[in-house]
Amino acid sequence: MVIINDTTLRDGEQTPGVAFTRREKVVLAEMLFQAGITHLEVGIPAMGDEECLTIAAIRKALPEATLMAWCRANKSEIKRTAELQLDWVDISIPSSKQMIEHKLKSSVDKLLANMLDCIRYAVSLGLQVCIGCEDASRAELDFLADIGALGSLAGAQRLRYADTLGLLEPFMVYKQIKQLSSEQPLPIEIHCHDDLGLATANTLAAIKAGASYANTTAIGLGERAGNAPLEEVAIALYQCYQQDTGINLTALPALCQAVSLAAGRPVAQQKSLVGEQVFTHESGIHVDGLVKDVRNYQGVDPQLLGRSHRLVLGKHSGIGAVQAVFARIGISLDKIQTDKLLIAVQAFAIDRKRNPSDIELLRLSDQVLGSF
Ligand SMILES: CC(=O)SCCNC(=O)CCNC(=O)[C@H](O)C(C)(C)COP(=O)(O)OP(=O)(O)OC[C@H]1O[C@@H](n2cnc3c(N)ncnc32)[C@H](O)[C@@H]1OP(=O)(O)O
Ligand SMILES: O=C(O)CCC(=O)C(=O)O
Repeated sequence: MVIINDTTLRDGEQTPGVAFTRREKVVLAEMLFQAGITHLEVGIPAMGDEECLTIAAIRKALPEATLMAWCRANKSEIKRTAELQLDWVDISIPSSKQMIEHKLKSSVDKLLANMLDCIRYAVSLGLQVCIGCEDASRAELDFLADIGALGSLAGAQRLRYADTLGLLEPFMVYKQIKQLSSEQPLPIEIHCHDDLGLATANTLAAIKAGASYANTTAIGLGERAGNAPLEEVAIALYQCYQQDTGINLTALPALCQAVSLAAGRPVAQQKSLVGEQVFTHESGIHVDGLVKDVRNYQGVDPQLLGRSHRLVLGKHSGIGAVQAVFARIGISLDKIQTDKLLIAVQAFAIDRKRNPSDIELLRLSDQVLGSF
């Protein structure tokens, strides 16, 4: 079973302009945990005292959760993580030539020596270690395998493969993760960014290839285009691969709403699974099909998320939709009445560029058919 290690509270908060308060982070951590997401990356001790107090508050609120902090390959940051009584530290090391030479301005030998030193130190403090291979998608695979093999000997227990810049597509991810799984001993955690809109697909491909942990963020918050959205990965794993992640899927809409509010990032109406409109149907042929048998036009069952289908009337409505929607608000229509109201609701939608509400439908029926 794949374990979701959600990073809404770390990479999610790296969304430009997003700054959760301590209280928001604790409440969101509690909501994530209650939804069954028990592995959480909660912050970056290097950010300072306020971040550490927040991490400590999360630890106190969730003694049962498996909590991770993100650290550079830096002993004082690792020490702080241990003092905060977290379970895991992600020791991040740039793994591409580009970043080793032009960001860290280090040599491979120095990088590896420091990494091993930091891993041993973290283990000596009682931490479990995930090696965060930043920019893994631009690294040599042999080098990543060396990192995994050496890191494992030093006591690391997981290797994070980060597509830091969101460069990959699913077939390449599958190939890379399959090969990396066979060439080094550590379980792999996949961390995908959505720059090409492929983060969920890439996460699934990695899991298919053998990754046993996946990073997500609610509503896909995170650097630039964000990370793989928690709700998409959880539902896709359930629906496409029949994998139970232990997540209570019906808790996801409220969780996403809470994250959206705290982040100040509204969820787009058409955001898959949790957008307000994604189970709303206007087109005549779809509504007719749904009314006859919901399976005609249902890909994802909205009940999975505790949601339901909604039928509305507009420019694209047909006779069946008009009859079904008016029946729902207690008005049964004959053929002539239906034809008249169809013209009226189409004109309303074109004029106002929206669907009429139930009250407006009642008014329209009064205007077109006269009061009952
Ligand atoms: C891909 C990712 O998402 S990685 C996570 C990124 N997240 C963040 O940056 C958010 C939090 N960051 C911060 O609060 C700050 O950047 C801090 C506290 C971590 C560091 O702040 P500062 O000390 O002011 O350093 P600054 O941010 O300017 O530069 C980063 C330094 O870390 C170094 N660094 C970067 N990655 C690593 C690493 N994995 N291991 C060790 N050092 C690293 C850089 O080379 C640079 O060092 P230099 O100044 O000697 O060249
Ligand atoms: O270093 C890591 O653990 C991965 C960091 C990250 O968020 C990324 O590379 O996108």
